[in-house]
Amino acid sequence: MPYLTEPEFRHDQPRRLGILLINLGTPAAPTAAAVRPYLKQFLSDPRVVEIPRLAWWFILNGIILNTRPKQSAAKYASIWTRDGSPLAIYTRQQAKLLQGYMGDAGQQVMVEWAMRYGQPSVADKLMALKAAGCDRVLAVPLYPQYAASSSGSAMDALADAIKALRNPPELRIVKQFHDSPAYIDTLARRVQSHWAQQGRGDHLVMSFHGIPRFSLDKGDPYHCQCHKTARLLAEQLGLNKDQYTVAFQSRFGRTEWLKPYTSEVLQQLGKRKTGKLDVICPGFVADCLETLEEIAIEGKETFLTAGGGQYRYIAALNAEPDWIIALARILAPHLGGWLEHQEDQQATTARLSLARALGAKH
Ligand SMILES: C=CC1=C(C)c2cc3[nH]c(cc4nc(cc5[nH]c(cc1n2)c(C)c5CCC(=O)O)C(CCC(=O)O)=C4C)c(C)c3C=C
Ligand SMILES: [Fe+2]
Ligand SMILES: [Fe+2]
Repeated sequence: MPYLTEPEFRHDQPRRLGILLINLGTPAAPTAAAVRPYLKQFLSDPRVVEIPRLAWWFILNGIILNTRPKQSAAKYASIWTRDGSPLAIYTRQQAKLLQGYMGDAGQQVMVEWAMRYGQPSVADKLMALKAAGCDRVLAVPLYPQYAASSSGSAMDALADAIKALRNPPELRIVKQFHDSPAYIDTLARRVQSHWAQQGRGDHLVMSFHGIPRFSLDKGDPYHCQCHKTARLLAEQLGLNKDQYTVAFQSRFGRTEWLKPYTSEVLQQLGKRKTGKLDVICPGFVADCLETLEEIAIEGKETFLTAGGGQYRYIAALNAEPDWIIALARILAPHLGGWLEHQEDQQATTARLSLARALGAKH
């Protein structure tokens, strides 16, 4: 592989620490023309679709890319905002707020964001961090639960970006935070404040993005991690097993995916005449197509049509300040030893304020 022309670390430049938030990616516009290349890149990733390459090439290019872009674009259009795709907006805001939260230490730390598919790419942002003098980078795939198809694929993108550099920064990756107390606390506070405003619901559905069932059989920890997040959240909320249901959404293709399927659970709860139903998606830290369209819009219709009472989707953590503080607490343990690099006086002050910021309690 040819080496890219890369900016070199300069002696007159302060050494900084980079934090790179990575999310999945989203099309540039809610049109079939923009959705097509996005889906092509996404669905060509062997981490995402694990069937023999040649057969898949024909299915993808012959069928899927001729039908799905138009259908998906219509769904994207229903959630698109004046500022663009919600997933990109929230991810950008999260990076900006985390940078702001660093305060004085911000001069030593640079927070950036990237997308696994589409723009801005992981390779471009890793290069930007290097150009800014970051000789250490902590990468954070923004998926609480590790799945090979999401976090594993973000790791691939980082590895590819490193592969193209002659002198890359040191790299650490936050693999998962599904059971981090900071994460669980923030989710629990979100449900409690929803209850405080709208009254306690009769049942809580925790809906996670699905993956093919065979991934679980092959050892993917995702399913177990989703159940652990759900159990910890339920414990924190004081819910017993009859008061909540874990379900999996966004099934793709004809193979079996993790069960129970969210749509079937919502239908059953509707048929059972559930009064107030709360729905949360603890596998997404930012609202996106899968939460806003599939859960908040389609899910509501499924539940109400089946006979349910009130349907209340609880928004993702998005760019709320308490989530940004929780994120800093999640990252802090991964920086061990790294802040010691800086030797001059100014850097020491920065290190102290960074440590204080990262260790802050809310
Ligand atoms: C939460 C983590 C995610 C996992 C695990 C995941 C696995 C996975 N996804 C697909 C197929 C699609 N997913 C799509 C959208 C989408 N997926 C995630 C997250 C995970 N996916 C997010 C955050 C989003 C939303 C993106 C946005 O722009 O808002 C889509 C695209 C939309 C569509 O056409 O339906 C597809 C396709 C597979 C096959 C898979 C695991 C094998
Ligand atoms: Fe997905
Ligand atoms: Fe979906």
